[in-house]
Amino acid sequence: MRGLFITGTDTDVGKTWMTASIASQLLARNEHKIGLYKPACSGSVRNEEGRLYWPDLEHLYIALREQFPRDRICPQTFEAPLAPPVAAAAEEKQIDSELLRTGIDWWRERVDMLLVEGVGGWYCPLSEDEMVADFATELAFPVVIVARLGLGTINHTLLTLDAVRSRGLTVAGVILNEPVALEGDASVESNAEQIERWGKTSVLGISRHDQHYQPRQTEETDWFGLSVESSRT
Ligand SMILES: Nc1ncnc2c1ncn2[C@@H]1O[C@H](COP(=O)(O)OP(=O)(O)OP(=O)(O)O)[C@@H](O)[C@H]1O
Ligand SMILES: C[C@H](N)[C@@H](CCCCCC(=O)O)NC(=O)O
Ligand SMILES: [Mg+2]
Repeated sequence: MRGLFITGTDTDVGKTWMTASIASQLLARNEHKIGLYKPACSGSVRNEEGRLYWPDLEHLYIALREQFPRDRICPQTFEAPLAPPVAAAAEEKQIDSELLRTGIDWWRERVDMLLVEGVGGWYCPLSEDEMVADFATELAFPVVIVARLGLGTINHTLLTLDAVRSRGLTVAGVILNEPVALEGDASVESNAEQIERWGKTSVLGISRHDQHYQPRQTEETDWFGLSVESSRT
């Protein structure tokens, strides 16, 4: 099974938005079986009937055309909008470290490629004794960094690039996303060039607010080509 790990420069930068978009782009080609995985999800919302749901999980479930059970996409969900071990503690629970990993195993014989969305940013705590960075290092899939378009993103992206590379992982590239509509931010014109220059990486594409992802240099981004079969999984 090949894979990509989708991290972000922060929470709410659009990792789920982009993970769903990448899955849709791949599924539209009809060439490979695609799976999505989020090791833990925190922050539920109550619907009109009073039932809890997790917006990230719904988004990923729909991106996979409702073909896979929600609890395989994310086996561990918690109500509080906090880092997963903190959200779990609020329910007097702990993150199941083994399930973080066996949750990946379920996908192995079922799909050709798995997109794994992190939680929060690269150094977000994921369990009592590991951060997202530790989990991603064990998986050893190339890392896609989702960053906010706009002023401040150069610094946040370069910090994340350094932190990912310090684990010996390959950076597949950066996506600039606009989760909240920007107004009059002149930096958007130069964000990509500056990140490429200083970060020695590719900005694969840009997703403006409420618009489809636009690849930057090529007609399409070859997500399958960027993914690798991890030797460590
Ligand atoms: N390009 C976009 N256009 C419009 N809305 C967007 C865009 N990107 C993200 N959003 C919205 O912004 C919010 C945050 O995005 P998202 O949930 O993807 O962030 P995240 O990085 O996955 O956060 P988390 O750390 O909780 O996983 C969501 O409500 C999402 O629908
Ligand atoms: C509640 C958020 N939406 C997110 C957790 C973000 C934790 C960030 C912790 C931090 O870095 O300070 N949950 C999640 O991705 O499932
Ligand atoms: Mg998300």
